[in-house]
Order: sequence, then C-alpha cells, then structure tokens
Amino acid sequence: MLIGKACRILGRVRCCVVKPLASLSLSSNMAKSKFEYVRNFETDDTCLRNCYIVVRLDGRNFHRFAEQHKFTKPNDNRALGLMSRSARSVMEELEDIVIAYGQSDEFSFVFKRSSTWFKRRASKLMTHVASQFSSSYVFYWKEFFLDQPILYPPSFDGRVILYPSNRNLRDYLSWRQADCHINNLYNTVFWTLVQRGGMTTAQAEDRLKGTLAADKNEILFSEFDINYNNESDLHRKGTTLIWEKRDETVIKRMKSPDEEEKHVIRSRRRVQAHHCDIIGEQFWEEHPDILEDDNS
Ligand SMILES: Nc1nc2c(ncn2[C@@H]2O[C@H](COP(=O)(O)OP(=O)(O)OP(=O)(O)O)[C@@H](O)[C@H]2O)c(=O)[nH]1
Ligand SMILES: [Mg+2]
Ligand SMILES: [Mg+2]
Repeated sequence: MLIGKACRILGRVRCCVVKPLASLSLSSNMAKSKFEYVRNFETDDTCLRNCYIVVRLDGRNFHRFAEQHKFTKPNDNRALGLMSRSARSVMEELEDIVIAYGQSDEFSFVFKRSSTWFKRRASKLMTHVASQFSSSYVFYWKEFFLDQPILYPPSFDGRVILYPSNRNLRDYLSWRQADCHINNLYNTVFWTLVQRGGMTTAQAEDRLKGTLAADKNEILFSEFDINYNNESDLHRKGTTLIWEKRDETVIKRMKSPDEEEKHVIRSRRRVQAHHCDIIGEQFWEEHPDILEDDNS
C-alpha cells in the first residue's frame, strides 16, 4: 500500500515499479558479484585520531627538471613562486589544512588534528594533495615562466607522517626550515664562488669541504662583501602559508526600489604567505589559532 502510494507520488520516475519485497532483496544480492570478495584485500590506512596529519610532497628528479628549464642558481624566484601558487591551490581546494611550509622542490601540508576529511584515510589525503599540486603546477606554469614552455610533465612524490603533539609538529616544521637554511647557505656560497669568484664547480666544492656555517658566512662577508642575513627572506626562510581573516569592503546593490548601493564590510579567509622564522616562539604567539590544544 505504502509502496504503491510512493509510486504514485514519484509517478514520473522510471525506476518506480512495484516489486514484491522478496524480489527486491534478490536483486540487491545479485548486485554483489562473485568478484566482490576482492575488496577484502584493501588495507585499512586510517590515520590515528588526535594526531596532526602531515603530507609532504617533493619534486621527482628536480635536479634535472631545474637544469632543463634553466632555473637560475641557486634560487629561481619563478619556480619558488609557482610552488607557492600550487600550494595555495591545494589549501583552497582541500579542507582542513591549517598551515603549509615549502622550500626548494618540497611542500608540507598540515591537516588539523581533529580533521575527519576522507575519514582520515592516508592514501586518499596524500593522493588528493599530490594530484591537486601537480595539476596546479602545470596549470599556473605560464603565470610564472611566461613564454618559456614546460618541456615535460613534472611529478611529485608524497608521504604521510603523523604527529601526536604540538611540540612534535613544531619540531617537524623547524626541521624543514633548518634544512632550508643549511641548503641555502651552502648553495649561496657555492654559486657565489663559481659565479663571482670564477671557480669551477669542483673547486668550489673542495673549498667548502668541512666548513661550518660561520666559515661560510665569513667567506661571503670577507671575500664578496655579502652579509648573508641581508639575503632575501624567501630564500633563507622558505614560505609559510596560513589562513588569515581580512576585512574587505564590497559594494552591494540593495533590492530596494531606488537600487541603492551600499558598502558592506565582509570578513574573508585568505591564504597568506609569510617568509619568516617559524622555529622560535614569536610566529606561534602571533598566530595562536593554527595549533589545537594538546589536551583536547
Ligand atoms: N637552480 C635551481 N635548482 C633548484 C631550485 N629549486 C630546486 N632545485 C633543484 O631541485 C633539487 C631538489 O633536491 P632533491 O629533492 O633533494 O633532489 P631531486 O633531484 O628532486 O631528486 P628526488 O627528490 O630524489 O627525486 C635541488 O638539488 C636543485 O637541483 C632553484 O630554485 N634553482
Ligand atoms: Mg626532489
Ligand atoms: Mg627536495
């Protein structure tokens, strides 16, 4: 009776044919083919609750990619800009990323610890981040490299790491920024010795063998009059992307008869780039909303 009534209401829907219950259960059984059991081979990769989920991407064989596309040495601002643009696209398209940090050919994305996005399945999270990033890298290429064509499709590997405490997460991000500093200091001295000092790459490598950070700073300062601390923040500190609320004034046309225009202030969330220290306390004190309480 009820089925018949529902059918009358949905009268125009083609699938609405009155069937005895027995035949309904038979057809749902039939929908399960004998091959269905292969699903059981899938492994559970749900990320542990309460942990920050970090997805780190890294360009595949970017040493070659940089050579082939004539990236400037040691840093190419077009390439770094494109990496940040692609990371912004990931943050805008995928939910729950609270902070991202990038340098060289890598970017790390941090999902909030309470995220339930894609039921916290590691493979889903990682592949969505990697594919959104890769397609954005190609999509936005022209905005940064203008007429220079992209010669072949780049790819990025991904990994998932879980951090159970704020201290662990901050130490992870500090580790990546310290890596940026170490590599950039080395590359800056190395290419200064080659480009301005006239050394071959082998000679520059030899010169830097066994040197400490202080020695490298000294070479730059005494031989080339370069104070490393005055080099660009983008190169020394990498790029940190976070969400920030900004008040924006928009013009709204009212539906009143005189079609009056009104200026309305709206608060909008936007991805903002920073090139600052994230190892010390200051950044975290200025942005207390990024981390969730350890005890929640
Ligand atoms: N010239 C130049 N090269 C860059 C720049 N950014 C990244 N690279 C290159 O990209 C490489 C990134 O290092 P890795 O990720 O360790 O090495 P990879 O060649 O990508 O190899 P895999 O990651 O193991 O696949 C650097 O060693 C550089 O050769 C840049 O701004 N300028
Ligand atoms: Mg790489
Ligand atoms: Mg790398």
